[in-house]
Amino acid sequence: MRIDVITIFPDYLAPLSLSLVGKAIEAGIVDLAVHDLRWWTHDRHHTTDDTPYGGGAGMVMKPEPWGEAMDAMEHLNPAPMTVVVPTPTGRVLDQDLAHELSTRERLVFACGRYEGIDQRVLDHCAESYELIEVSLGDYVLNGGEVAVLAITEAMVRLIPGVIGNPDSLVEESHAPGHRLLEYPNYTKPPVWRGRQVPPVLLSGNHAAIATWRREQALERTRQRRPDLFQNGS
Ligand SMILES: NC(=O)c1ccno1
Repeated sequence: MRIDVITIFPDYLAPLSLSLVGKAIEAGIVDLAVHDLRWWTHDRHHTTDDTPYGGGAGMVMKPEPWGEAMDAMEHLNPAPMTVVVPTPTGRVLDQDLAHELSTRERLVFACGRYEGIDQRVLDHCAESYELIEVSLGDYVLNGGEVAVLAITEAMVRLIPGVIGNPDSLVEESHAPGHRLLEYPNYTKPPVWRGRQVPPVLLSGNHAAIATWRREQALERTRQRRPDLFQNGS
């Protein structure tokens, strides 16, 4: 998978070179490039925003730099582009969307700032490429960079070959066909500050362990996320 990120704060994306995503890059599973939107400005101040038509507080990102940046992305790599725009007005990220994104050949993340990107840029991207607007949830960030970190980690880990043991993807919270929150996990020591590991987990009885884990997942989901439970989990 090829990932391009366009932002006015390239340093924000430095964590993508660490840990899981960093290992996927080292393994050649992911090819990542971060671009500074200001490379496509032509004034001495490298202006990327202006006041909103119709008035109102804040500034809007100008369409010209974005248009030139998207043109450059097209010429940079022949793979069909899926443009992902993190925005509070987008489709809320869930495991299904993470899976969808993990199947794409190339993602181009457009990180908005201020009040967002001129709508004509989004309209252009929707007509010229695949456009997916994504929200992390019902709250507002100052820009798309943090969302790109979260979206990238959520979907790169689903790409075959990235996670060492793919079985660990099967029973985790929100896994396809699972739709339940994961059961509680324990490791050594068997007693810690007077708290014992549930004896069933030390029993070696795999059927009983599986039953206990299913019951824990059901109860945890019922208590914490009844909305998931009602969706036929
Ligand atoms: N809620 C979000 O994902 C978001 C993205 C940019 N600002 O807020």
